Amino acid sequence: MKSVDAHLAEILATVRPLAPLELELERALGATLAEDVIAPVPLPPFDNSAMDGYAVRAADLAEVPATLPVIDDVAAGSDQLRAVGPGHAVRIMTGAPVPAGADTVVPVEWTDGGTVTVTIQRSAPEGNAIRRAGEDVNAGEVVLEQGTVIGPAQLGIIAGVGRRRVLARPLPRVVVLSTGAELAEPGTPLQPGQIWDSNSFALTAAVRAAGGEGFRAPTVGDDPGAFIDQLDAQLLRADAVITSGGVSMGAYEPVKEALSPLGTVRFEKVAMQPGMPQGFGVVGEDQVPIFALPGNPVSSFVSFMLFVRPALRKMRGLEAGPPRTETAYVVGPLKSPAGRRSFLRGVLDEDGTVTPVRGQGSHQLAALATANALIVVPEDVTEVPAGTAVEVIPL
Ligand SMILES: Nc1nc2c(c(=O)[nH]1)N[C@H]1C(S)=C(S)[C@@H](COP(=O)(O)OP(=O)(O)OC[C@H]3O[C@@H](n4cnc5c(N)ncnc54)[C@H](O)[C@@H]3O)O[C@H]1N2
Ligand code: MOO
Repeated sequence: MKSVDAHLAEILATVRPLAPLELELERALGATLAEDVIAPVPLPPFDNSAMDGYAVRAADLAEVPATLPVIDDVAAGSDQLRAVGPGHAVRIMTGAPVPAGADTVVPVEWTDGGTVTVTIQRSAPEGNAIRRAGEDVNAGEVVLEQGTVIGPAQLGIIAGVGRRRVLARPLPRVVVLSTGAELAEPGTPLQPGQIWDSNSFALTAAVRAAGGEGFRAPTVGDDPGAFIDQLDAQLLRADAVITSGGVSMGAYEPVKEALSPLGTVRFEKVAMQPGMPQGFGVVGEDQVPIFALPGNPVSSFVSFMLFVRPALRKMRGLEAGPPRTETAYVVGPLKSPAGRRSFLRGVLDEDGTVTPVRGQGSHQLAALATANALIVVPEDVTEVPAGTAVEVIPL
């Protein structure tokens, strides 16, 4: 059987980072910067007031209370500014440019709020409540380096330096396609022999959680022709495809039957539990990577975490490798099949212990939904006594 590590290595050697595009800001959340973003001007661009109040000369407040004539009113956005001469005050709002001559701002709370004259009760040191040009960023400074994932704050500063578009690797578009004649759409009644399709929802959500754009394609039955037709239709919008089901040894395995003859997708047994039957390769003119995951719900989910998530990181232009693990002490003994790496579902606690959930079958989705970690048991270990230190993958 192929090892987990060899399978991941093959996948990572096949998938490529997506080409960078000029993305509109509205489409850039979650994308990976492919350029350094530079501030063309200082930020703030000009000295401005940090408070609503009065711009004055500090020297005029040597003795307080002081009453000064208010010679102008400056709102944020004002551009016609009168200079503040000795003994003068200008009413000023937060964000408005500080007029020439003024060297301090007195908050309105320290005054009588007058508009013709103002009486100021407290003196203010030079520079009070003034935000200097360039205090955040200097002109020419790099505000974000390439390789940064664009989150809300990063998007904010890209807009804040005046950019409308940015060169970035987009979110991989991943189509998720469930197969199985037994699948019913959630929200519709179950007929005899049917189950509700859960994998396509879980996997589409997993794509989104991993920084991709997930699209759930209409489910197909057990007919390889119908599967290929649906796949062809979906390839137009896919940087990668995930299928679930139809890859093992049965009589009706549409994914395997349809893709094997292409010669570009390999179906193998990987030495793991769950998730042993795996298909991976490329399809279509554009050689779109396809992950043919096993249908059991826990198996497809675990396969996603081990193989698809790292592949999506690589497509996003990020460092990619096996899932990060941490050490925990297992509560209760574990069993694992010889020669296969087990990924048991567990609850990782803050006290550094991990408790296996009840229900370790690869169909036991409800049990998976209570877990927050996968407990890794190496291939050569079949029994783990309670209290042993184990590696876990936080979910
Ligand atoms: N003779 C053998 N039988 C099986 C083997 C084997 O080696 N020899 N491997 C077993 C293992 S391990 C797995 S995992 C499964 C993988 O089977 P398939 O990928 O072909 O998946 P299906 O047969 O279509 O479905 C398996 C199971 O999962 C349920 N399922 C499928 N799709 C969904 C979905 N979208 N939502 C919810 N549940 C789904 C399906 O009803 C089946 O119960 O094969 C074993 N058999
Ligand atoms: O390997 Mo299968 O994934 O046990 O259920």
